[in-house]
Amino acid sequence: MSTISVAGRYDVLVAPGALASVPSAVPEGALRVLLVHAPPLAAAASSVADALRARGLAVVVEALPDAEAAKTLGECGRLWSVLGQAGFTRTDVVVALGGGATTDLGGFVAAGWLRGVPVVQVPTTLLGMVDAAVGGKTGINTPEGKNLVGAFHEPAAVIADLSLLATLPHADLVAGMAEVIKCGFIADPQILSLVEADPAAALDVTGPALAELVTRAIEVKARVVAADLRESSLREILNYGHTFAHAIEQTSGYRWRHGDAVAVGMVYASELACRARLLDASVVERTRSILTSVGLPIRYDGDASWETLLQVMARDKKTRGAVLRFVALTAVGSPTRLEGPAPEMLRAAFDAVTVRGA
Ligand SMILES: NC(=O)c1ccc[n+]([C@@H]2O[C@H](COP(=O)([O-])OP(=O)(O)OC[C@H]3O[C@@H](n4cnc5c(N)ncnc54)[C@H](O)[C@@H]3O)[C@@H](O)[C@H]2O)c1
Ligand SMILES: O=C(O)C(=O)C[C@@H](O)[C@H](O)[C@H](O)COP(=O)(O)O
Ligand SMILES: [Zn+2]
Repeated sequence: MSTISVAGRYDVLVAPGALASVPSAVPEGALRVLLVHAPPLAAAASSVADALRARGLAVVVEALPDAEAAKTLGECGRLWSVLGQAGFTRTDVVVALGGGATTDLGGFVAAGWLRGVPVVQVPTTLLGMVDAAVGGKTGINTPEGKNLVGAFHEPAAVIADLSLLATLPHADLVAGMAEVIKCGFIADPQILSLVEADPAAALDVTGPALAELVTRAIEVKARVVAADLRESSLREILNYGHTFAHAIEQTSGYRWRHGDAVAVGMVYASELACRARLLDASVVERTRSILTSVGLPIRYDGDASWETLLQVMARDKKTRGAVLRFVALTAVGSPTRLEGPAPEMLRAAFDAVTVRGA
């Protein structure tokens, strides 16, 4: 079990069985709780709701559409109506139980209601535990792109129950490992060593290696968001690999998992940094090798043209005016920014990550 404090503002509890701590994480003064959950978490939601009711809270339980289908303006509007009908006040609370899509949507609903009510994040995927539920980025997608509407709204608490990973489909577990490995490349090389030493152990949801990786990745994220909640500069490093990744996801109609797209996005970013003479080719090869070792993709084999992907990348939040900006590495654990790379360089890195070029 570990508890990671985010600058003393809230705690992230990581432990098998941590779900039992949800009622005590609901801030004092609450009378009502909206519990939103991903479809596979219905049974867990029901037992959390019972425990909250046993504490005297009135609980409204709402199942969400699955995965990215939850991150829509329509779903936000529906839930804001639920809150209005049930008379939720500023001391009442939203609890989000599910993967990153659920915690992003639940957090945004809480951020918008009465201009901000507390949210308790209860991530149930690896990706949600190590990344999405921590740090206060919340949001939804619009037809023009991923996470284009959102708010910074820190949780009151994050409760990560490792035993919930037992039912997570293997492909979703692997996708979550992309964000763990991202933390290794940007800040904690020991994460890379742990994965490389035994990739199968890293993916064993009952083993000590995964528990250590979860804690280490959360520690990286906690350090960064404690220093720069609103992404004025340092926080951008958590976006490593995401410029290309978000373009892949959106142009595929979200058929690509976020973590899979981030894996290919990190290969793209490393190829770009190598061409810009920032990064040694050995780190590009290490990127491909560690991602492959856990079953993550390293190639883009989708249908979108380079021109379309480039257009979507221009709407990335790191873009300033017409200047595309990427998080790039100069070495493992040493992130920097690559601003306005030449069009030929952008294209050459794309060729290197396509089935044709890789
Ligand atoms: N806010 C942030 O800082 C941040 C960080 C990283 C990712 N994200 C967002 O998170 C999302 C991706 O999150 P994700 O990978 O968790 O995907 P997800 O939320 O879509 O969950 C993946 C699948 O696993 C299912 N699931 C969840 N928990 C389960 C469990 N315990 N057992 C069985 N099935 C379970 C879900 O229903 C879904 O089908 C993306 O929208 C991404 O943009 C946000
Ligand atoms: O917390 C952050 O900051 C991140 O960038 C973490 C990313 O893993 C995450 O996918 C995030 O939602 C991307 O943010 P966005 O601002 O590019 O939408
Ligand atoms: Zn991400």
